[in-house]
Amino acid sequence: MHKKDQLFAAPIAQLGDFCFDEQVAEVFPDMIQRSVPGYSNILSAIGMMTERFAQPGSVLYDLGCSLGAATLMMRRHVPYSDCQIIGVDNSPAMVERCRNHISGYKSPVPVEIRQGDICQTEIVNASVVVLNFTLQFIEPEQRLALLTRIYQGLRPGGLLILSEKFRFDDQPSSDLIVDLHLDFKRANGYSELEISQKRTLLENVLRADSVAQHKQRLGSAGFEHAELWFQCFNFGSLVAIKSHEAAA
Ligand SMILES: C[S@@+](CC[C@H](N)C(=O)[O-])C[C@H]1O[C@@H](n2cnc3c(N)ncnc32)[C@H](O)[C@@H]1O
Ligand SMILES: O=C(O)C(=O)C[C@]1(C(=O)O)C=C[C@@H](O)C=C1
Repeated sequence: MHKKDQLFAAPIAQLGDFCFDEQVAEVFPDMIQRSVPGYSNILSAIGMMTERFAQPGSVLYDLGCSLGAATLMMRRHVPYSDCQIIGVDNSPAMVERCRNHISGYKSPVPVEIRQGDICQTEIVNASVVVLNFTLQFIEPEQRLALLTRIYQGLRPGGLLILSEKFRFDDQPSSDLIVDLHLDFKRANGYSELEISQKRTLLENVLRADSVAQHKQRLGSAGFEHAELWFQCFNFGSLVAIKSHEAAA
């Protein structure tokens, strides 16, 4: 059983910025499951896409790996034991727990969990790269450079899976979709206070883009193909493919 997220259940006097500290790491599996509609479906599909896109002798990256949910899914589904998986996160609390968690599962595929900034991580010889709800926490001015480095580090035929919270430009549609997400949180047992305190905490740190912005940026980064493959309310996931004809 995962520990229940009750971090924002009591009134907090000074609401600063949300961060991935020890307290968050401790309740993270429960928090993300109860906050992100479709999270489990997205993880399952990461496994399915790993099976199709992993190339022999290549590297699979999980950027912003938190506790390694996507890392473990990739490891379970990667069909070649000469592949390597690299997970990266800049939160020491997440990295420590992630390493412990992963060491509990046996597999011939080596996994390395690095503590570091994904904007500084070298991406080389990659066949699959996962950004599962991580790009939204990167400074907007740094996002294109990161995606460009991912494109350049992918082999031809390689895949990026980009899952994000989305923003919508059309106000009435946005109001409805955001409200449906709040209903999802309420149905998962979050109180109005928990919801509003977390929203304030995330205000300056989670800056969501629209689906159109994501597609445009992926194109600017070099990806020849990009499409939304999943959406539930204001959360979803895109695939971006580097063409087989692209230069290695
Ligand atoms: C919402 S969580 C990701 C969830 C995870 N990918 C999963 O599928 O369970 C975002 C993660 O990104 C990490 N992160 C944010 N900015 C980062 C950066 N610049 N470099 C590395 N990790 C970062 C946070 O520490 C956090 O663990
Ligand atoms: O928008 C919200 O309410 C969220 O809680 C989203 C979100 C995310 O998308 O990463 C924010 C922080 C936590 O990592 C879990 C979920």
